[in-house]
Amino acid sequence: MNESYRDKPAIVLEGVTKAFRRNQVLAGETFTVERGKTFAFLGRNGAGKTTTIRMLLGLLMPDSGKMRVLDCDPATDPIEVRRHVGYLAEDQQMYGWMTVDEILRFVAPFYSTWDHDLALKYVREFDLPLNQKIKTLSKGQNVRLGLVLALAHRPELVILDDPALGLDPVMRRQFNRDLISHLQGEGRTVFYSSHLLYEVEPVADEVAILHEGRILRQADTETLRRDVKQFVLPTDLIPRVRDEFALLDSQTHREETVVTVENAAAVAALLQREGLEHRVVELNLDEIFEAYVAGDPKARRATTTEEQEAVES
Ligand SMILES: Nc1ncnc2c1ncn2[C@@H]1O[C@H](COP(=O)(O)OP(=O)(O)OP(=O)(O)O)[C@@H](O)[C@H]1O
Repeated sequence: MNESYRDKPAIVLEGVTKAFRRNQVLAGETFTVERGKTFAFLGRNGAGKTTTIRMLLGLLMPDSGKMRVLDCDPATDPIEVRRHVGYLAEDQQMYGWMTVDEILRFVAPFYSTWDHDLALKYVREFDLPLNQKIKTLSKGQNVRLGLVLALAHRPELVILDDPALGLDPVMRRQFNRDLISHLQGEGRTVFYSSHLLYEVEPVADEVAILHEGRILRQADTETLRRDVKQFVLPTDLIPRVRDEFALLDSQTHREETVVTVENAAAVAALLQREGLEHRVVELNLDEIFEAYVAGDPKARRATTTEEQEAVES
């Protein structure tokens, strides 16, 4: 791997498509992960997160589009990519009959950069019993062991595929704390896939939302909070201002309509300028995620038409 990759983003995807028979899973997926950032990759179940990760690791070929991982093409250079990437799969299966110590020694020779002292340090910090068989570990211990295996070769990039799936809320928070203390500040890039925004929020520098094969939005969490808000307006005002909304959702409840927009500052300025009656509702990150992925755009358009008809009649 050429050293020049250090000046480049850790991951670049441009217009990636992938279909399984007639199921078009990715339809022009485009995003960039800058080096040293923790990037939350969000999507509902079945959105195509694991499919994307398998392509990043060179385990699956895209139908079209461009991919660079640490400035390598994973489709043509998968071994080089995997050498520099730590990967924790969702529901990782490991050899249950091995002890923790045995699996560390088994995995070590695959990586020239394996740091056994670092592995043992993580084992101590994560409270893992070295001489216990993997099949007797709890789910939480299993995930933490997976993290040790993903980190002990000091990878440039760590890819986590829904790692906290199946853990209880306390264990999930513990896992995130472990992640923060061991990865952030070391300048590593973390690609953290999840379907729970609140779970990744404390660790994420940036969030990307995958829906219907495309990235709907990539932004830092502060920007998302600032841009995406709800406004409650008298329904009969909607036709006057509708064209100014970057609309994510709209719900009419008789005289009142609740709109969720992604240009909150502009909408607030407009409503104030025109002196129009309204209320602003701040959204938490889960509500913001839901606004992007829960509503069907066609349904949203239909709702708007219904509003129009209601207003015009
Ligand atoms: N090898 C495959 N053959 C056929 N279809 C597949 C294959 N792999 C994935 N799919 C389909 O692609 C879609 C996306 O699956 P994927 O596992 O990437 O989603 P995901 O976002 O990771 O979901 P989850 O959060 O549930 O893990 C699903 O409809 C799935 O059935």
